[in-house]
Amino acid sequence: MAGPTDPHGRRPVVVVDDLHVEYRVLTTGKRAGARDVRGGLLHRGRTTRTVHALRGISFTAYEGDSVGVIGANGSGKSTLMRAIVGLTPATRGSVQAAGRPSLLGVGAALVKELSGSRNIVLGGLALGFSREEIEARHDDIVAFAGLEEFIDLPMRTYSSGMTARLKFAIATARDHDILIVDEALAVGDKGFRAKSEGRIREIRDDAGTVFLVSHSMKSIRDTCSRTIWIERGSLVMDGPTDEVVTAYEAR
Ligand SMILES: Nc1ncnc2c1ncn2[C@@H]1O[C@H](COP(=O)(O)OP(=O)(O)OP(=O)(O)O)[C@@H](O)[C@H]1O
Repeated sequence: MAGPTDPHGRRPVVVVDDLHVEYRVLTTGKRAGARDVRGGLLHRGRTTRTVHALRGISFTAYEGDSVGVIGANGSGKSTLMRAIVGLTPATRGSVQAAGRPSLLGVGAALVKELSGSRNIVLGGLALGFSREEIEARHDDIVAFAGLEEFIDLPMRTYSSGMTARLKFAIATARDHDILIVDEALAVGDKGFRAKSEGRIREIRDDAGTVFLVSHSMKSIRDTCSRTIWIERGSLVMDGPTDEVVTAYEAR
């Protein structure tokens, strides 16, 4: 990680330097088959292709930053977030983070057949809480999710918005140094969206650093002080949210 602070006294928490990510994908189908035959490969109908998802991204995020991440479908936003968390390896370049970035989500730990309450315990354990810590936070999580009447029902009876609210409430019950929220706000209704944006601001004000990936320019404007715009794996713009979103909307 770079020195303790930059010349303005801000502490860098995520440094992304010339980051490249390539995926190797197995393609199938007629066209792939034809290429294979010409190429003389044994696996007829299958060939590999390389998708260059990130092409040399560089930026530094500081303590207390809330960074919006915008760009068209497939531009590389989720890949960048997964690389920051360490789930996707860099093909070239590097990502350094002070602290452990968390990708918002406890989805994998939850079980649909169990009640909301039981899932709070499972999600809490997955986040590293002890049973006592979960017990102490249980009622706040239920209240934040607005699921008081439904918390003893199996999660499979919840609407997608109710499930998303519960996941968000569980995941943000823990303090995060670096929190990455990838489109989680898109599923909730208007009231919940405002509430969750408020919680993101609280985390940021607590000197945490938040990345918010969203196609909602309203969420980005309401939540983020700074925004980076990615297109086809390259950084188009990085600056104050208002400037970047205005340019993005005029593209
Ligand atoms: N696991 C994967 N294997 C192969 N290719 C992938 C994989 N994940 C993403 N890609 C490709 O990498 C590129 C960037 O995808 P990514 O999901 O990062 O975009 P995104 O900006 O998050 O898109 P969206 O706004 O639609 O969520 C796309 O071309 C996509 O097809």
